[in-house]
Amino acid sequence: MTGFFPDTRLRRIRSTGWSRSLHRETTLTPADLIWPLFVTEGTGVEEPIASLPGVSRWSVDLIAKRAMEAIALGIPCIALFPNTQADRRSDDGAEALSPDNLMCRAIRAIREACGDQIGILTDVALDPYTTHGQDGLLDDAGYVSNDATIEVLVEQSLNQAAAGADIIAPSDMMDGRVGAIRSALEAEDHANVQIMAYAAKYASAFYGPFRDAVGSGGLLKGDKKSYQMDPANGEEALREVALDLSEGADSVMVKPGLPYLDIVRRVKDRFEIPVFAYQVSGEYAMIEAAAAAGAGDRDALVLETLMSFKRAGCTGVLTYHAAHAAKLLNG
Ligand SMILES: NCC(=O)CCC(=O)O
Ligand SMILES: [Mg+2]
Repeated sequence: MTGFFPDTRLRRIRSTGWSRSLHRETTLTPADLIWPLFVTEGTGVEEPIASLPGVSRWSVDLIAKRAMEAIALGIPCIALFPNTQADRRSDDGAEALSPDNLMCRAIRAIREACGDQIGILTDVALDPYTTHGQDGLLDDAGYVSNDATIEVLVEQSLNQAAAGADIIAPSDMMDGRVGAIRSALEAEDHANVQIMAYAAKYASAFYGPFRDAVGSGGLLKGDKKSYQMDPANGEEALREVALDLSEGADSVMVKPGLPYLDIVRRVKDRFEIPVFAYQVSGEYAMIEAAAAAGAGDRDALVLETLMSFKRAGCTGVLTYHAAHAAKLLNG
């Protein structure tokens, strides 16, 4: 309990910089960040993404350089997303299972350049590989088939683990995929490969620029509401997390980030496990647009937003601002 004014003046501890430092409840460091990176074909290629100002797709050789940059900045983990060439996309997303796909080549190049100095998190879902832009296989009625999709996701996970992925991150929201992937990893000698489950991934309007980045935006027909969660639901997120943990998830993710910090807090309080949030592409674009319009100072907006994730209970944050934020934090 606090006392009463004037004996208690909360402004006393705010009155100087050193005192504010001393009383700060939450810290934000580069070690809290995971940097999502987009991979594309070619050599020496950097392709800026118009809807994500300041973010580019990189060819495999340059992705390894980004990973080295992350290490130098103190960022412990990167997340990879491929922009699969149009002629390698198909209805069944079979390119996801090729040991020489863009994702696997990027994993190997980073491993070769960086050894185990950085964690490589890989996205498991079919949307960067399908001609219809959905995360799984469609049945005859156009419904994303749960159990048939899981079989492919298991193979996709094993393919990434064999290439050297450290954290498998299923983003598809099929029921039961975490358990199936965990069993397969155990059986195939990948006992130390982690699973970060996109446990509470919402059917959000904030994913637009990401779909441009992986080239699925123009392909997607309809929406993803039959597998991603309804933004109105919180209790259901707790059930999703409970299931993924029971199936062997090492950590869970809430996505998007800022509009769902209440979910982060509820998950953290209920389960006391590592919780990550994904500050998604539309959130990034919103901050950039606000700063460009003069509505706020870019650096301050970035750091305040990321601190709020930590305060809400996040273990770490996936953010396209990771490198910039780390530079600011490193002074
Ligand atoms: N599976 C990864 C994503 O869907 C990312 C979404 C975004 O950044 O908008
Ligand atoms: Mg689930």
